[in-house]
Amino acid sequence: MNTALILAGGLDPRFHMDIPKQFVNVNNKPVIIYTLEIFQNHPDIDEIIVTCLDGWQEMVRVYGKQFNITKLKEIIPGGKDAQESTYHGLQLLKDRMGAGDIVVVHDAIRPMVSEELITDSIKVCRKKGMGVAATYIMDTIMHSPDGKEGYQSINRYEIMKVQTPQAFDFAYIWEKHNEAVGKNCLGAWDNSSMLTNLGEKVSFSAGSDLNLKINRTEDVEMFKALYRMKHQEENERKER
Ligand SMILES: C[C@](O)(CO)[C@H](O)COP(=O)(O)O
Repeated sequence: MNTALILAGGLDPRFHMDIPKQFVNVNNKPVIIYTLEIFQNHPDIDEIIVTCLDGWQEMVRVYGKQFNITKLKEIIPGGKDAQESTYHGLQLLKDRMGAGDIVVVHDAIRPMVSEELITDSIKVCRKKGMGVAATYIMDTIMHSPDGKEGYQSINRYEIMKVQTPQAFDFAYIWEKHNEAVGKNCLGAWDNSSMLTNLGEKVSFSAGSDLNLKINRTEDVEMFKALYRMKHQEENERKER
């Protein structure tokens, strides 16, 4: 069984619109639905669980129905951060999933994720127990605690940009979440960070710069442009 766990529990202070970023409408469809459609259409995904911001569950349910997200099985409350939201999802799944089952964690605000990235994270997970999407960095990276002055350039050839999807063997990630709770190692902003906080190594799968994360208001415009480009290419391919 492969379950997609979509994290939609966050309220981001960097996003200056009156609607949380995961629920913003683009062409009469909320961002989260674009993301859910990709998992709905993926042949290796059996079901979808959403961890959701308080007060928005009904909206996800209604739009899920309208856009025929038939794999959407549960909408549950999110937590304070990605670690806690994931834990809520794993608690729901613990009685029916175990070793060999895969949970694919993904941010609701990454609506440009491709079928290929999901496939690769599952493939690497089957081999190594986890497949965490990551990609290389092309820019210069500097250490700067205040964002005003930089004082150390970091070797970008030793750094990876981590994204979602992040696929994990269920038994492994359930054990690690419980270990983190036992050690009071809480508050990680994603599962890969929780694992490295516990001293674990993270296995990477394919990532992409097109796998946009909507954080700032201008990222919505970027999403519109990328989405238009993707569909234009698909239509051109169909016409050939
Ligand atoms: C999980 C993640 O997408 C990896 O890059 C990222 O940490 C999510 O960050 P956000 O600030 O919760 O959007």
